Amino acid sequence: MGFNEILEISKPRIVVLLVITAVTSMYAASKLVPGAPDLSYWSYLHIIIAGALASAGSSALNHYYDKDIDPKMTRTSTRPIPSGRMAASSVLIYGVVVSCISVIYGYFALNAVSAFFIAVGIFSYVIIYTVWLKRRNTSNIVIGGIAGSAAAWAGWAAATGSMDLLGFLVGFLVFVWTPSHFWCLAMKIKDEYEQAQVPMLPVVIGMQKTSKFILGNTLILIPYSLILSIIPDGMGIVYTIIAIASGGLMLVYHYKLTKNPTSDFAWKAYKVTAPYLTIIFVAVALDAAFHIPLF
Ligand code: HEM
Ligand SMILES: CC(C)=CCC/C(C)=C/CC/C(C)=C/COP(=O)(O)OP(=O)(O)O
Repeated sequence: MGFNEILEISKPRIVVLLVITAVTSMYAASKLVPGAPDLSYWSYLHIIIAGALASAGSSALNHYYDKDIDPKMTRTSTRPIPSGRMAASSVLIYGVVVSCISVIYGYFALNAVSAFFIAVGIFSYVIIYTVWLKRRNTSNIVIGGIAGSAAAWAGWAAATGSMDLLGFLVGFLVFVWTPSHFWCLAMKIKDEYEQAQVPMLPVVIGMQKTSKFILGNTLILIPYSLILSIIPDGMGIVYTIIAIASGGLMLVYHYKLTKNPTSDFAWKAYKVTAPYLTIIFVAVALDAAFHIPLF
């Protein structure tokens, strides 16, 4: 067991994007919410530490719980537990300790509301998604997607000590984005989920219908992202232009996927989803910095 294994069970690429959603939400809240205090660099360091630990800890617990099905899928069979590079008990202890530290750290370094959303993220990813829904229900990633919103909500609350409509809607972007993100990947590795008997959407309804669900979800995501522009005291021109442009690009890929519902094209449709979410949350922060009201 070395640093590489610890990094691997922490799912670093997911940590990075989750922390981006938390930091950009925190910054936006500090600029857009009346009365929100100006934040020190320490505040941003605290949300980065708390968010990274929470994401890493919950991802490790996901590795631990999935130690029986990961060996059955090519993509996950070389992971630290299936490959014998880490003992399952070590991963469990790391996951529990780091997850607990993240919530305690968030409580004392940030505030109780932010720590609450960090705990919501861990609970919804580990218990609601990984333990309860993933192997049982095709809506697993839809309901489990709430985990992803928790990081942005934790960031918003870290700046304001509370939650408001705009903050909730910003974080909810991740929930609405998740099906478009994951169902593309699930199309790419459908056979592996079938082999592991995990009822992901394409295993249950096939590739063509799943591609239509992805397009449908993205057609919900784009108008939803623009709700943030039309609510009172919402996002301004900078965010709106970026949201339309980035949403339009992702829509092209997801429309093309319905015409070519193959594993190969599904990979391309999947690879645009993380950049989209990155761009949309950077747009939230840019809009807060250079706010030009839409109305
Ligand atoms: C229930 C919700 C989600 C599911 C089921 C899911 C599933 C996955 C899976 C299976 C992968 C491939 C990982 C690998 O093979 O290494 C992946 C990649 C990724 N996920 Fe998600 N994900 C979810 C939510 C999120 C959230 C909330 C974020 C961040 C806000 C996120 C960010 C990423 C990133 C950055 C990658 C790597 C993308 C790339 O390589 O281009 N995911 N996701
Ligand atoms: C605030 C906070 C801690 C939020 C946590 C949010 C979080 C870590 C979401 C990640 C969701 C995700 C990548 C699920 C994939 O699990 P999987 O089991 O489907 O993926 P796998 O098959 O690659 O293991």
